[in-house]
Amino acid sequence: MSSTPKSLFEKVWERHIVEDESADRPAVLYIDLHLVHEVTSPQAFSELEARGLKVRRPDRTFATLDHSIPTLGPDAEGNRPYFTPQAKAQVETLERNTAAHGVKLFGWGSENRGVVHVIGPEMGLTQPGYTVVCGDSHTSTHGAFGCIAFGIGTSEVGHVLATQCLAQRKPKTMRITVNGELKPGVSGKDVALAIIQRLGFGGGTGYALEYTGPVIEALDMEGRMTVCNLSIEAGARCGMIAPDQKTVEWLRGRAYVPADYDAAAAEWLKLKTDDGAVFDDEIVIDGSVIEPMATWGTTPDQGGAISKGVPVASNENEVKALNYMGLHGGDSRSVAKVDVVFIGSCTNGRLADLRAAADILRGRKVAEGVRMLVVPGSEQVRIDAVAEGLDKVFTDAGAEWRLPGCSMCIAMNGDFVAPGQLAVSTSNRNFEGRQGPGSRTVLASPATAAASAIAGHVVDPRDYLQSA
Ligand SMILES: CC(C)[C@H](C(=O)O)[C@@H](O)C(=O)O
Ligand code: SF4
Repeated sequence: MSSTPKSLFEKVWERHIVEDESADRPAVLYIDLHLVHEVTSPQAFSELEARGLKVRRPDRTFATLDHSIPTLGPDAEGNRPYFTPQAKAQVETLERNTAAHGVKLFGWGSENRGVVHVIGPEMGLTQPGYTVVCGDSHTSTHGAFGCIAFGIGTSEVGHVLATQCLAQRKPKTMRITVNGELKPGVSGKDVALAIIQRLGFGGGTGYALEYTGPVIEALDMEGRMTVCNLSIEAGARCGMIAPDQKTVEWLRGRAYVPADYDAAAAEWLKLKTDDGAVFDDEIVIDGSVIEPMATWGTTPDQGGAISKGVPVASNENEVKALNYMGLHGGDSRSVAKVDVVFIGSCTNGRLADLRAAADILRGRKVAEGVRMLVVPGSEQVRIDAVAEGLDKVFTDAGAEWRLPGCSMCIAMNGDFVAPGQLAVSTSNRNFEGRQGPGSRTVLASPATAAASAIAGHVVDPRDYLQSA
């Protein structure tokens, strides 16, 4: 008696159904982990209070401060340099709401504060087979651990706070297989940008993605998180990767993992797509031809290999994007001057990312006129980086070393790119004005960002590799 082969997504989905989907009603899903930050939670808590409801599972709800917080420390009187009164109010509101509802907040003073998608995995809150939600689109990051993880809106944050459940229609499934072996100097970020370029902006809409194949298996957990993080930039709700021995070893010993770790791990390792499982769509990519990538436009799919230069626009959208970016089709990527380099975010703000950047910067200087900001994704990343002396590598090179937060990825906290300036950023969004009004963003890997900081223009990092 053989049962129908199932995908990883279907297996995790089915385990969490509280009520089945029908023609006129979405499924009701149980949520294992609800992560909360200061920007998308205030109205949800107000709604809860207006209805006299409690947080259903405070033990499954964890909060942090990341988006609106300054990355510069407090002054002599202990005052934090909030960018706006609203930013300060958001922080204070979350402090109040979490205290009132018995929700754990990794706030100021916590050694675990950081960007929400960095700290979940780091503390082992994120575990294989979980459903993970957060009022934040890059929740897809947690899919790297074999979770169904996706962003929700503020009203849904309220639903989950009140019920620990969420009404959801089952998405279609797409398998993305990345075959072959990556060339030296090519990272998870380059793979992600290559996948998005292939899918196109919105090409993943309505799908849950599963990434698989030898290239994905060979990536470290940080690289896998980077790939899953960018799923949303192709329009997909979530992206996931089957847990393997690397996942198990990465999570071992982390604060919130089950006490009987080996028993849990044995269950996690069973979570994989069965042979013969059917997907609504399949894409196969040759990983061995992927080169260091950089975007040239104003959506994350408008990118390409750095060595290929700026493409000639083939439609109105591309003409508009190149104009905004101040780039010209046919030019080498080295023509445009870089003003700012940002290393950080939930895409590339982990220790492995900082190491990759530091390996290139060690003993070198950031080019004259370039401002470089390095922002660890979490307190733990910051502490580990300092212990390894990475902060010193950055500051010796002339970069600024800051406290953890979303920082220049979203520019709502005082860290931003000035109008008209061009930034090479390790984050995930390059929309017009994303890093500040009039700012222009080139998305790339930490190695590319670091090499570009030294060169003063976008370069292929392979020319800058040095053995540490
Ligand atoms: C502020 C938040 C709602 C937003 C998101 O959902 O992604 C932010 O994290 C972003 O990256 O744009
Ligand atoms: S680092 Fe950027 S992408 Fe990630 S959660 Fe913060 S603002 Fe969003």
